[in-house]
Amino acid sequence: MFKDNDILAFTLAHPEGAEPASFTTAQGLTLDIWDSGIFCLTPPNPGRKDIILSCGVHGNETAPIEIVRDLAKALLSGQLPLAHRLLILIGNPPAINAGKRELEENLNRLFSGAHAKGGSDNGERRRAKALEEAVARFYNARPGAERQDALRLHYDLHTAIRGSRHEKFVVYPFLHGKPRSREQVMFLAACGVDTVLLSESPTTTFSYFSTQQFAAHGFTVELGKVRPFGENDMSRFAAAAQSLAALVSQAELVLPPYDETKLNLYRISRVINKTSEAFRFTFGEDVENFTPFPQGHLLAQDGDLEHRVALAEEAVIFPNAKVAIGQRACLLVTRTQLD
Ligand SMILES: O=C(O)CCC(=O)N[C@@H](CCC(=O)O)C(=O)O
Ligand SMILES: [Zn+2]
Repeated sequence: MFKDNDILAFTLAHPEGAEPASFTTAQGLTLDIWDSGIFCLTPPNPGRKDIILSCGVHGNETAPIEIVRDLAKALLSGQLPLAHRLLILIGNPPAINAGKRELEENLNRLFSGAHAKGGSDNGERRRAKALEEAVARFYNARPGAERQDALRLHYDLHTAIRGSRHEKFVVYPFLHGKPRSREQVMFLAACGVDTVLLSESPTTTFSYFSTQQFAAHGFTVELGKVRPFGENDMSRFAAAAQSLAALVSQAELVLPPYDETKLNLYRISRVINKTSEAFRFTFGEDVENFTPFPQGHLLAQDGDLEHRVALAEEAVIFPNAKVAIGQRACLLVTRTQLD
């Protein structure tokens, strides 16, 4: 295998193309390296879950990368058993090496084929295609009959640029009317996530791709705030790390019954896109995610276009005036219940 079972060090040493290779551990776990940062782990008798854990889709979101690295170390060293097939994806290795969110384009806006539309070819576009292919290869690897019974999961782990009134939250992609999974919400609660944003429209994010194309339970999981390597307080991620370890190592998890009183549920009421270089928010960089504003409040100015709160109250998520023109600059959310 490789030094210290460290998939991150290996990935960052081979950021753009690793030779496919296969190893088997003393415990009989097979590790297949499909490409740089793409690791498929298969136990001798896989359970019913096909689990994808992705991290580093944004290169400066380091805490999830460390969580996944440590989980892989525990599995490959035999310290933790693996009960299910597991695909680990370290999203954007060149951006991680550069300590940047992205090099040329936001990788998390290039899925569901967006990598092939408009724009010129670049590393992020090639990577989105490679990640899509890895997801398809992983989920389609089970034989037909078995495939129907498999439970497909994809947790795309991130950290947010701004502070947040709810530190840990998920974006639950649009399911086109299919019911949301209360069991999944309770698993996420075990990870320390008490806040769920229900998306109500298609997007080009990684979690929407797996949800839409492969009927996976997929989520963008925001675990805290962006910090450089070495500056994360890993105690803040302990519940998430432990719950993910339990998920991959136990045949079935015992979760508490669904309890909405312990959750903050929001629906995404509006997506604000940046249409010009004149785009400005009316509030400062210290305004946290989930800060609410009253009806009529002017949130942003985009040239002649004004963005005001339309509902009685809406809160801002991921406000970022520095995104490229045409990209999402902010989400607005409002309280809701699970449908
Ligand atoms: O803090 C921010 O501004 C961005 C944090 C982040 O990377 N969030 C994801 C959310 C993806 C989704 O909507 O499912 C992103 O913007 O890609
Ligand atoms: Zn991110």
